[in-house]
Amino acid sequence: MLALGLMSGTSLDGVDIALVDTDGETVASFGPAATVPYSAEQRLALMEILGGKGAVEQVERDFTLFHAQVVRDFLAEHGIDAAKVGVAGFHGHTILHAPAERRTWQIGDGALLASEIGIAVVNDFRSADVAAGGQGAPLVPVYHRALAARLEGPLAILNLGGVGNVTWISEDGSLLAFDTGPGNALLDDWAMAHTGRPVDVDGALSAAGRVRRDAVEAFLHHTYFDRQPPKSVDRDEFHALAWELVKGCSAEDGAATLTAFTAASVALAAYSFPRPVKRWLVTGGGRRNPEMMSALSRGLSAPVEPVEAVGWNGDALEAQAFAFLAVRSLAGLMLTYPETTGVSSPQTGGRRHVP
Ligand SMILES: Nc1ncnc2c1ncn2[C@@H]1O[C@H](COP(=O)(O)OP(=O)(O)OP(=O)(O)O)[C@@H](O)[C@H]1O
Ligand SMILES: CC(=O)N[C@H]1[C@@H]2OC[C@@H](O2)[C@@H](O)[C@@H]1O[C@H](C)C(=O)O
Repeated sequence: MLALGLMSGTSLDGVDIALVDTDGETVASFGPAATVPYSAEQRLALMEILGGKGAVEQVERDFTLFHAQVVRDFLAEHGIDAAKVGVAGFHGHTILHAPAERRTWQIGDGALLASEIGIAVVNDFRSADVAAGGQGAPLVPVYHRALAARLEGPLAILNLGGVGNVTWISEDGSLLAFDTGPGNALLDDWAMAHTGRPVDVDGALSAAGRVRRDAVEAFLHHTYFDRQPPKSVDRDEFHALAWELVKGCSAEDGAATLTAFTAASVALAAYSFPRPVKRWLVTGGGRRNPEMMSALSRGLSAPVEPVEAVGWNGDALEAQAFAFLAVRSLAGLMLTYPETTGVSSPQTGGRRHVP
């Protein structure tokens, strides 16, 4: 089936869209993919409702209509007939994630999107898992496993978006997945405050700074790092501690130290793996930051490469995953497992909306 995936990630950079041909078990082929960036106003509107506060309904409607436009433009640009697309997997945007309280909230009106684009939509991928006692995240591991089927394990696939998450895949395809800690969100917010741009582009700011090693050590005392995986976090979980630790740093030293926080938390994550990996494949925007990639390489004991090394597209991977998960949802296949979200038994998930 031809399936579209739509992802609005925690880094708040925009909507990722991708087309894949899949049966929900394997991927027959990858179609085109794109990222449509948010304007500063859209980013701000989303930031203002993080935590579930403020004008959620209005922002959700605008957000859904923006996704509809993204889909229409994408299909038009690539000459794809909507009637040929079987389903659109619509992640929405996480505005609250508190699995311990059995709450996770992704905004996005599935029924409205389906009627706007004339394609069946699957959304609300995380609720069933959280209701069953799981973390509701990460969800991409089943897609990682499908992609990695022919690669030699054990290997780790690390996604560095706003938050970091890793999928460990053994030689026989068994999984362990969890959020490692911060991805780029701390660095993005620091860069915004000090440079007016929400990204430390190519790690330039970090490259000019010095890492405060004492701060990195203190950062790793956050209680999240004591928890056994599977585990997941909300975007802003580490902000209070991080800001306390880099208080008084120059823009450059702060950026270098925040980059080191992410790399150190990934290195710590490797200690939770059942067996060491042969390689690390990095996806998500963090792989574009050379300072982040060098810090990872220094801290990890296996080679670190972007996923492009094995022919995948690290900008499209999450959107592709939600296309894949939507097809799995329609087919009644499992989306989450005890090893990926800590849920007590494998779970289906997603909610279907017909146009
Ligand atoms: N050239 C670059 N230099 C440095 N950082 C970059 C560059 N390009 C992208 N990034 C980082 O990647 C981030 C976007 O990554 P990505 O799109 O994978 O996140 P996301 O999907 O929104 O998040 P999540 O995976 O947590 O849901 C940006 O916010 C920025 O921090
Ligand atoms: C609750 C939530 O939206 N979590 C995101 C976030 O961004 C990265 C990491 O934290 C991951 O757990 C998840 O996204 C990916 C797509 C996932 O579920 O696999």
